[in-house]
Amino acid sequence: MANYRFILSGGGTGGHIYPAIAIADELKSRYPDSQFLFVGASDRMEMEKVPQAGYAIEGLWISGIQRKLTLRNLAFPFKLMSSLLRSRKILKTFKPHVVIGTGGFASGPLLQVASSNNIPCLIQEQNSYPGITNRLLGKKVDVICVAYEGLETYFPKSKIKITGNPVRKDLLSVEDKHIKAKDAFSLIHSKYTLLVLGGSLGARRINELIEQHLELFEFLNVQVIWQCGKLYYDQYKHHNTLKHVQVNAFINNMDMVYAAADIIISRAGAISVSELCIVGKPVVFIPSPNVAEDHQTKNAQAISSKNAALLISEKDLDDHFEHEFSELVTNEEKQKTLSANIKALALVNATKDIVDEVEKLLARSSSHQESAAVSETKQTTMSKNP
Ligand SMILES: CC(=O)N[C@H]1[C@@H](OP(=O)(O)OP(=O)(O)OC[C@H]2O[C@@H](n3ccc(=O)[nH]c3=O)[C@H](O)[C@@H]2O)O[C@H](CO)[C@@H](O)[C@@H]1O
Repeated sequence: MANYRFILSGGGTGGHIYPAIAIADELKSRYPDSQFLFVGASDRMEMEKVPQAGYAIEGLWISGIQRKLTLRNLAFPFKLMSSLLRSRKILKTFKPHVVIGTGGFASGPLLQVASSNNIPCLIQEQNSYPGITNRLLGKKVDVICVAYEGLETYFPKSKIKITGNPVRKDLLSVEDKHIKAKDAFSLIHSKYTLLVLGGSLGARRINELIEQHLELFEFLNVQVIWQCGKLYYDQYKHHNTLKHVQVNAFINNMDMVYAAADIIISRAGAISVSELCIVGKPVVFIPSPNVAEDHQTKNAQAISSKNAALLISEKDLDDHFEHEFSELVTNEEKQKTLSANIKALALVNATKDIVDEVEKLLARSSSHQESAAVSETKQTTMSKNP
C-alpha cells in the first residue's frame, strides 16, 4: 500500500477549512497508510477544527492584509517573511508528495514555497470570484479545481478543472437521519424545524432578524435551531430559555442539524451553498453584502434563478422577510418544488473528482522525489570524493 505524504493548507474560515478536511478524508480512504499534515494560521479556527477532525496541524504567524489603511498592516512583511521561512522548514521536514491549497491567507506562503521547489501543487477555489491568495497562486500551481464556469478570467485556462466544491462525506446522506436527528435535539415532531446558519463565523444582520421574529416563529408553530456565531453567542444565548429556540455558537455535527431541518435560512458562502444543494431542503438565502465583489449574492443567485431557493438581500429584509417566510412555511407545494430543484443542482462527486486530480499529480511527484533523491545521493558522493 502506497505510503504518501500530503500537506493541506487553507483556513481563516470554515469555507476554506472544511473543503481541505473533505479532500483529506477521501485521500485517507484511498491511501490509508498515508501521512497528512495541515498548515493554517496560528490564531484562526483551523487550529481547533482540524484536530477535531483527527488531523495534525501547524500554525503559521500570518494574517491577511487589511483593505483599509491600518497599523496592523505594518506587521505584514515580517509575518510573511516568518511564514515563508517556516513553510520552507515544514516542506523540507515533511517532504510531501503533493500540496493542496484551499484558500485563505495561510495557504499563500506554503504553496508559494512548495511550487517554487517544484513540488506538485493543486488549489481548490470555492467561489465564482476567487480570493486574493488563490489568484496569486494560480500562475504557479499545477492544477486549479473550481466550482464555477468562467474562472479563466482569473486563472490560466489550461490548469482549470471544473469539479464542484468538496463536501464532507457525512453530509451526503442526511435523508435517512431525519427522525433520529429530531430526537437528538429533543425537537417536537409535529412542529416545523427552522435551521438558521450565519456562515462559519455567524452573521450580525441575520442574528438581529431572527431575534426580531422569534414571536412570529412561535405563532407559525416553528421551532428554531439558531447558529449565531462564536462572537455573538453571549449576546443571544439567553434565548435558550424559550421553549422553541436553541441557540448555538457553532455546530460541530452539521449532518444532524441539516437532517433535522425542514426549512433553512442561510448565508451564501460557497461551501454552505454546495452543502445545501446536497441536503435538498427549502432554503432562504440572505447573502453577506460585505464580501469581495458581492460574491455571496452571485452564489445565491445561481440557485434562486433556477427557482431552487429564495433570496432576500439584507436591504430588503425589513420589507419582505415576514411575508416571504410565512408564505413558505404554509405552502407545502412551494417547499417541495424548492427542495427538488435545489437537489438537482448538487454535485455529489466533487471530492472524488478533485482527488482524481491529486492522483494524477502523485505520478509526477513520485518521479520528482526519485530524481531529488538521486541528486541528493550524487551531492553526498561528490562531497565525500571532491
Ligand atoms: C464572511 C466571509 O468571508 N465568508 C466567506 C467564507 O464563508 P464561510 O466560512 O462562512 O464558509 P461557507 O459558507 O462556504 O462554509 C461554511 C462551512 O462551515 C461549516 N459550519 C458552519 C457553521 C457551523 O456552525 N458549523 C459548521 O460546521 C459549514 O457546514 C460549511 O462547511 O468562505 C466562503 C468560501 O470561500 C466564502 O464563499 C464566503 O463568502
